[in-house]
Order: sequence, then C-alpha cells, then structure tokens
Amino acid sequence: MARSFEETNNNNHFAAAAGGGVEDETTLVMSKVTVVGSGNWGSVAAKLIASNTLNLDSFHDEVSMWVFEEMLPTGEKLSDAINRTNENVKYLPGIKLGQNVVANPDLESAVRDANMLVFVTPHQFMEGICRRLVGKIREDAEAISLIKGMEVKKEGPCMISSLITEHLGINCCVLMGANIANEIAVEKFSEATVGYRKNKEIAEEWVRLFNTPYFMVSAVQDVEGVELCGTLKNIVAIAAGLVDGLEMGNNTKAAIMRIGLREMKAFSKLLFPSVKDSTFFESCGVADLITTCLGGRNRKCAEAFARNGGKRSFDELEAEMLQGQKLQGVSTAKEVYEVLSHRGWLELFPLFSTVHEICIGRLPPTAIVEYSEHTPKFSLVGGSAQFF
Ligand SMILES: NC(=O)C1=CN([C@@H]2O[C@H](COP(=O)(O)OP(=O)(O)OC[C@H]3O[C@@H](n4cnc5c(N)ncnc54)[C@H](O)[C@@H]3O)[C@@H](O)[C@H]2O)C=CC1
Ligand SMILES: O=C(CO)COP(=O)(O)O
Repeated sequence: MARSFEETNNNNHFAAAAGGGVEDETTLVMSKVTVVGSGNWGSVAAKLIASNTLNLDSFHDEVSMWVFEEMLPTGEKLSDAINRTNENVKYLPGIKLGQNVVANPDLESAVRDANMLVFVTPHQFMEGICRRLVGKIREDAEAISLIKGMEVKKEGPCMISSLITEHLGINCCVLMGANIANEIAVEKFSEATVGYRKNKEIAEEWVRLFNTPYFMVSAVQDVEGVELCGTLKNIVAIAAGLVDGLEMGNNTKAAIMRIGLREMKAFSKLLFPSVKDSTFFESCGVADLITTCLGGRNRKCAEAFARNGGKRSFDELEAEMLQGQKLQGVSTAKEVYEVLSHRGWLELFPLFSTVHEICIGRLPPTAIVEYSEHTPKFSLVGGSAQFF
C-alpha cells in the first residue's frame, strides 16, 4: 500500500526544516516527484517513476501527475477517470499506472511540494506552462525534460531544457532515447540516455529514478547533444514515413535515415560545437532514429500524407489518426527551417528543408526522393560539406 506524501513527510528533512523537528542520523532526505504532463509518454514515465519511488527510500512513494484537464465522451473528467481507474483511459488505455500515481489537474498544487520536476508535454505547450510556473515551484527544485522539440525565438533557437532554466531559474537535465511509449508500457526492454550539464550526482539521481530492469538508463555530459538528437530525429521520421507512403522500399529508407543522421549531427554541432560525436551512438542518437523511423507516430502520419499525395494536411491526419496525441516532427521541421533560412544554411541541409517544404505543400511528397536528383544540393548530401 502506498504511503501518502503527508505520512512519509513526517520523518524527513522537509518536516524537520519546517517544524524545527530533531534530525537524527537515520533521517533521510526524501525527494518528491511531480510529472508535468500526462500524454502517452507522460503516463508511461509516471508509471516507471512510480514503480521506483515505491522501492527506493530516498523518494516519497506518491508521484503527482499534472493532467491537462479535458472532458471524456462519457462526461467524466480525465483526471477523475485516471484516479478512479488508475489508468490514463485516453492516452494509455489498458495500463495500470501504479496506485501511488495521483492525477492532479491543478498545475500549481501539483508542483508545490516537488523538488524533482519531470517535464513531458508536447513541446508547443511548454512556454505557456513555464510562464504559469514562475514563482510557484520550490527554490531547490531540479528538473528533467523528456520533451522532444525546440522553440525558435527572435534571438535564435532555444532548446526546451533552456526554456525551463530561463523561465524557472532551475537546472534542467534531459532524458531521450529509443522509447516508443506503448512498448515501454508493457515492459519491453529499452534503453535511454540522460544528458546533464555539470552535476553528475544530479544525473545519477535521475538515473536511479527512471532505471528499471526493462528500462536501462545511462548518463552522458552533453545536454545539448542528447536533446538535439531527440528533437531532430522527428524530422527524419517524417522523411522515412514519406518514403514508406511512396513504397520506395528499405534501401531508400535506409539512405534517408543515413542522410538524416548526418544532418542531425551537422546541425547540432553548428549550433553547439560542444556536442560530442559519441552522443550519436547512445540510445538518444542512432537507436531513437531507428525506432522512430520504424514505428513512431511521425512516420505513421507521414506515410498517410504521402499515400494521399499530400492532399490531406498533417493537422487533419494528426487529429484523425492520433486522437489527441501530438506530432512533433512537422513543427520541428518548421522551427529548424526558420533557423536554417535565418542563418543562410538552407542549402546545407537539403533533407531538413525538403521535409518542411513538403509539409507545407510547397513541394509534393515525391520531392523527398527527387530532390537529390534534380538539385545541386545532392553533392552536399553526398558529403562535400566540410563539417559533415
Ligand atoms: N509517445 C511517445 O512514444 C514518446 C513521446 N516523447 C515525447 O514526449 C513529449 C510528450 O508526448 P506524449 O506524452 O506522447 O504526449 P501525447 O502526444 O500523447 O499527448 C498530448 C498531450 O498534450 C496535452 N495537451 C493538449 N493540449 C494541451 C495544452 N493546451 N496545454 C498542455 N497540454 C496539452 C494532452 O492532454 C496530452 O496529455 C513529446 O515531446 C514527445 O515527442 C518522447 C518519447 C516517446
Ligand atoms: O520519440 C519517440 C520514440 O523514442 C516517439 O516518436 P513519435 O512521436 O514519432 O511516436
């Protein structure tokens, strides 16, 4: 039976600090975790974490999960349905989250007591969420972002971990990897990568929180590299889906993945020269690229887009095929395109730029395989750009 936050809080350092209680050698510094987000991956992340907080003494058992409230067709609120059934009936039906996961539709109260904040929403909502959280979180809070995506501001690109740090003034690690949520939900083995900036101990704490026998997590000191891998592979997954929809076969798809990986690496290093080559060989790099191009939502919708000859928009296909879940690749392609055109790099990244132009209808889906034949960009794809 899960201990409640109030019960466990009585013998930890927070209680001692607040009430002047006596701390002895056996008093544990216990961390309280809140998951901000409750979509497909958010719900699986809460399940993973909740299985560990029950077993690890340094964490409170209870895990809060902030839910963007919505009304179900039955007339019940999503958060009530999650707490009644212990399942996210909309975004992860059929999977028990663990009795110690508590859904909370009130963002402020969900984060109030937490010193470990796990952010996992579609990236387009994060700026608004950060604004709402200013002044509402604990000063000693640490964050981790599981969000694959970026923002582009007037000043240039901004990774989601930086957005969190800038708005909330807290350190933010990232966790990315070959992590199709539905597979992890049924406890099939996978790996993930934590990226951290300076503090290895914090990274190890995040590894402890997420690691399970079926979810093997390792840490690397390369927050930008890890986050850019997770973000950029979604553009390549759109390209892979287009190739599937055009029935081009496996060799073409492999070529698209190879070219995509080169562009991921080149773009990451141009933005952040500190990005390490070795990061691309972690789960967050080549492994995530492969799994998303084989089985992800971006791939699936892009396949349908190409089969329809580009006549049905990605928005329409997303709404119809994903039922509330969100695609990240189409908006990431747009955001990356803005960076490329602003910096005069469009010609250096033919795959990234072609994906965006197909998504907005400027080019037909077939351009994903034609561009290399009909434009001089091919030589760059082939490897003439010196930084590739
Ligand atoms: N699903 C997956 O297999 C994986 C997803 N990710 C990443 O995790 C992040 C979150 O994705 P998922 O958990 O899969 O979400 P999702 O795409 O399944 O669900 C969409 C979520 O957005 C919420 N939402 C809708 N409107 C909102 C608003 N205005 N404000 C705030 N929230 C709103 C919905 O309530 C729902 O929780 C994304 O960056 C994704 O790329 C990473 C690894 C695997
Ligand atoms: O990031 C993912 C797997 O690691 C999921 O990718 P999709 O959003 O394309 O499903």
